[in-house]
Amino acid sequence: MTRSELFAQIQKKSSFLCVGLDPDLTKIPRHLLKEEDPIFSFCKQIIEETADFTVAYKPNIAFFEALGPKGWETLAKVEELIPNDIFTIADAKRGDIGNTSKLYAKAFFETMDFDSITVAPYMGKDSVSPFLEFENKWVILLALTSNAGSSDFQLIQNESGQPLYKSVLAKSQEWGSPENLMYVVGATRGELIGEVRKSAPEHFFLVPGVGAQGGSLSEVASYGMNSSCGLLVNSSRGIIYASGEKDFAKASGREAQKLQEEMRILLDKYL
Ligand SMILES: O=c1ccn([C@@H]2O[C@H](COP(=O)(O)O)[C@@H](O)[C@H]2O)c(=O)[nH]1
Repeated sequence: MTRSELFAQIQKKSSFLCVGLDPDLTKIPRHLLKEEDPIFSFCKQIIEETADFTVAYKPNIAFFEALGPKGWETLAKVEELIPNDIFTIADAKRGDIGNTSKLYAKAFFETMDFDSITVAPYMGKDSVSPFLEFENKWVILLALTSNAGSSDFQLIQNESGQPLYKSVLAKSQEWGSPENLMYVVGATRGELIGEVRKSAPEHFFLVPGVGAQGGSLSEVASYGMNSSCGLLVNSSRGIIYASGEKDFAKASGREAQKLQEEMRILLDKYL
């Protein structure tokens, strides 16, 4: 999916929501455990009830690969089920020496058909570039993450006082463009989201951390929105575990709709 196609979907649905698919066998409703593939049934029903309100789905690969070979089959089935006009993100946080990254990219962009993959920047250009060589596919580079430990490295300043996350933003813009490179920026980082926006004015940000991690959607929009929206705001647990009962899918749809309605107001305000 291209950047202009993504923006067109955002405008059509008045939404910049990304629904995170983090399906955990210990958390999904009990009645699903009787099914042949409980995780698939869970994701399928969540997708059916949330698709009208979201422009992206982000399966977190850990929740599938923890189940072994069957988990990979389930992931492929879930990816195929997602409507073509909805952006797909493999949240895999990959990155290795060049020939290995090339095969990670092949796995997620060719063997499976994800639009994008999250990548760690730590190993530098030759670890990221292989992902950028695929047409109409995206790298979503970890920049300023939502977790407490993000301060351990990402905020360390160099001799000029520039924090590491800003060095990542500056250097990586030499490798990719706003047409194939996005950044992960945590919703929990408050006004630092504005600092990231100053360093990357055109790029889309994938913003996890609203809902269960307590980030504020209105704060994210006020610091992060640009003239093409430039935001995909993710909520995983807040949507998919809105109810642990038989009504779980309907409840997830209601939570997604609530966020979409807030997003409509924010798009009207800032675009
Ligand atoms: O900085 C980051 C990067 C990735 N994540 C992932 O996003 C979701 C958030 O889930 P919630 O349940 O909405 O908190 C999850 O898959 C994380 O691995 C992140 O939280 N922060």
